[in-house]
Amino acid sequence: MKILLTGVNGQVGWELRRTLATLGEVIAPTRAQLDLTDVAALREFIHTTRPDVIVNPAAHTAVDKAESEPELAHAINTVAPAVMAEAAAKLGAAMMHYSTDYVFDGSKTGAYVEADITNPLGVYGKTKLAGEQAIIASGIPHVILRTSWVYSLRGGNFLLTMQRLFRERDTLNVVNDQYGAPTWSRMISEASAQILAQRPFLDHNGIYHLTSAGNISWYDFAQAILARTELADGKQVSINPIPASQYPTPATRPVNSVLSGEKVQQAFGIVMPDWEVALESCLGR
Ligand SMILES: NC(=O)C1=CN([C@@H]2O[C@H](COP(=O)(O)OP(=O)(O)OC[C@H]3O[C@@H](n4cnc5c(N)ncnc54)[C@H](OP(=O)(O)O)[C@@H]3O)[C@@H](O)[C@H]2O)C=CC1
Ligand SMILES: Cc1cn([C@H]2C[C@H](O)[C@@H](COP(=O)(O)OP(=O)(O)O[C@H]3O[C@@H](C)C(=O)[C@@H](O)[C@H]3O)O2)c(=O)[nH]c1=O
Repeated sequence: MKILLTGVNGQVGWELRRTLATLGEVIAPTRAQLDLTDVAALREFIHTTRPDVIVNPAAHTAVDKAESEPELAHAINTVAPAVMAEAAAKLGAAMMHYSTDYVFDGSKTGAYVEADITNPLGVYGKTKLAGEQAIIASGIPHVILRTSWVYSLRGGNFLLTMQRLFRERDTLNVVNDQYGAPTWSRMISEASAQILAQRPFLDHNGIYHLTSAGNISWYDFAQAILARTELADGKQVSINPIPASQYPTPATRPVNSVLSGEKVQQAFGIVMPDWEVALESCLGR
């Protein structure tokens, strides 16, 4: 299998480069080698490399920044996957794509299933949803994995932001009324490889939710990180729970973005670990 992998320097792409290597040849251009906003270059790259599967974790993931640069978010999150799907259709190739819990508005009580109505609150979620829709509309064989609250020991994410703030400050305020499931990028990449290895995985065309099991608030996540972070000279940090209304941000986040993992378990036999078990593994404990 020949795989074209995007976003190789991102949290998920970095892990995918290793896990997908067991499945065949992986071609993984960096942004410097292939800028996804250059539609002509993207088409040409796909046409020349002729992959069997395009795996696309690349995205504009800066949720607040997206509010002030909607055209760029649209180009990366909507147009690029649409162009990939169109080019894949010409080659008879398939696509594995990644999306987000932020396609939902958070008003549901309980975990979201794949068939639930979407209603993104911000530019990031809207452009990601449009990316999903473009892939589905293209008619190519596809698996779209919606995940949430991704962290790892590289890149930009809540875990590393908290660890930096623990070193810089004595007190932090963290939102305690938005719930979701923190998910380690390595778990996403391993599940992705497991899905791709199941031939023909495209018998199960569609959208799947893929997150850690369990759910917590950002405040709970911050406390869990603090409990597992060693600070110099026994430094003490205290975290105050606050409502989101006291932490104004350009983009509104959903209050509930917990995703049910039942469908991905039924289709592919994937059971994701509890968020706390995964956090322990990520931090090497
Ligand atoms: N992060 C999260 O909390 C969540 C992420 N997701 C989804 O999961 C997927 C993976 O996310 P994650 O790994 O965290 O994302 P990252 O932000 O860590 O990585 C995104 C990657 O996309 C690349 N990229 C961005 N713009 C371009 C461009 N114009 N041309 C080429 N490459 C580009 C970046 O390149 P460079 O390294 O050069 O910047 C980076 O490698 C995304 O689809 C995201 O929407 C879903 C839920 C939660
Ligand atoms: C840094 C910080 C954030 N927060 C709040 C703001 C927000 O409500 C919440 C999370 O903030 P962040 O900006 O780190 O995370 P955010 O950018 O919202 O993360 C999202 O990224 C995209 C890509 C996704 O797809 C989502 O699943 C989700 O992971 O924590 C605090 O309350 N205190 C703080 O000190």
